[in-house]
Amino acid sequence: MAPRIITTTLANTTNSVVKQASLSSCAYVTFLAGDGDYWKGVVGLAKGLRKAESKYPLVVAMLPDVPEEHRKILVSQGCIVREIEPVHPPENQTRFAMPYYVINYSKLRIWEFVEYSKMIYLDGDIEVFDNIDHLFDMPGGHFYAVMDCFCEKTWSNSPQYKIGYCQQCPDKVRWPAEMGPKPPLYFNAGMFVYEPNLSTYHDLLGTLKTTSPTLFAEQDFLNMFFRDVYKPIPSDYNLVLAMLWRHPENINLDKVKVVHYCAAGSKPWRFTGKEENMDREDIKMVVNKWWDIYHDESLDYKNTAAAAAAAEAEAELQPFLAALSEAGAVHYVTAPSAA
Ligand SMILES: O=c1ccn([C@@H]2O[C@H](COP(=O)(O)OP(=O)(O)O)[C@@H](O)[C@H]2O)c(=O)[nH]1
Ligand SMILES: OC[C@H]1O[C@H](O[C@@H]2[C@@H](O)[C@H](O)[C@@H](O)[C@H](O)[C@@H]2O)[C@H](O)[C@@H](O)[C@H]1O
Ligand SMILES: [Mn+2]
Repeated sequence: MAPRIITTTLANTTNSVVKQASLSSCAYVTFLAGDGDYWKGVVGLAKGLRKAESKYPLVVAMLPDVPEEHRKILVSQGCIVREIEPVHPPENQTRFAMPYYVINYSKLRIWEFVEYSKMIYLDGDIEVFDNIDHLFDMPGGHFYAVMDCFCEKTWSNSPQYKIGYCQQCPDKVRWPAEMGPKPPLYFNAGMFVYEPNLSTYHDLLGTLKTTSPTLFAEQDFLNMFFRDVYKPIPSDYNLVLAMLWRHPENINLDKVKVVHYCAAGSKPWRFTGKEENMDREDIKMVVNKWWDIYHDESLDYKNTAAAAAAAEAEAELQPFLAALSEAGAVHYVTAPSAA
C-alpha cells in the first residue's frame, strides 16, 4: 500500500493538537475579511485576551480574500483559523450606513462552529482589557450583548436619529405614539455571547434569503432574529466609543473591560487624531492602551508557556514520526512553521 503522505507544519499540528486537546467547549471568535489592515486589530485582540489571562482560545473566522501572510501572522499569535465562505445578503438597492458592511453578513458563519458549546464574538476592532471569561457562565438559551447608541451620524438615515430618540436616554426624547410601538432594545453586534447551533445556523441563512437588507446590515438582521432572546449586558463589556460624548452619564471608564473602536477615526492601527472627537484625552488614552498591548512582545504567542509546551510536544512527536517514516508507514515531510 502506498505510504500516506503527511506534509504538515509540525508547529501548527502540535499547536492545534495541544490546543484541541486542552480546548474546553468555549472560545472567543472574531471575523477577518479582505487584504487590508484589520489583521492588526485581530493581533491586538489576541494579545489583549492573553494579557487578561483568558483561558479560552481565539478563533478567527476568515474569508478566502485574507492573504496567506496575514493568516500566518495570526497563527503565529496562537489564533485558531477557520476558513469561511462569504455570506451575501439578498440583492437590493439599500445603501448601508457604510458600504463595506455588506461583507459583515459573513459573520453569520460562526453559528456553524458547533465544536464549541458557547462562544463570545468580538469584532477585530475591539480590545479586551480585563478578563471576561465569566460571561461564559451566564445561563444558556439567551443572546447577550450591549445596547447600542443611535446618536452618531452613521444613524442619520434612521427614524430614531431623525427624531433624536436614543435607547440610552429614552426619556430625553420620547418615542412618539404616532410612530407606532417603541423599537425593541437594540444591541451593538461588535460583541455578543451566543451558542453555535446548526439548526439556528440554517434558520439564520434561510431567513436572510427573505429579509431585505437595511442600514446596519447584519447588525439589524441579528437584532431582528434574536429579539425574543436578547438580554442586555452592561456597557463595560463593549464600550461603543461614541458613548463617551453622547451618554457620558451612562459610562464609568474605570469599570470598562472591553473597548470597541467603532467611532469614525478611532481604529488604533489607523489613528491620526484628526477626526471629530479624536482629540479627546480619553480617546487618546484608550488608543495608547491598545498600542501598549500591540507592541508588548511578552504577549506574543511565541513567548508564552503555551508555545513552549507546543514546542516540547513537537520535540516528543518527532522521533515517533521519524520512526513511522522509516517503517514506510508514512512519508513525513516537515514544512517551515507558520510562526
Ligand atoms: O475590511 C474589513 C472590514 C471589517 N472587518 C471585520 O468586520 C468587523 C466589523 O467591521 P467594523 O468593526 O469596521 O464595523 P464597526 O464596528 O466599526 O461598524 C471588523 O471589526 C472586522 O472584524 C474585516 O475583517 N475587514
Ligand atoms: O455591519 C454593521 C456594523 O454595525 C455596528 O457598528 C456601528 C454601530 O456600532 C453604530 O452604533 C455606530 O454608530 C457605528 O459607528 C458603528 O459602525 C457593529 O459595531 C459592527 O460590528 C457591524 O455589525
Ligand atoms: Mn467594530
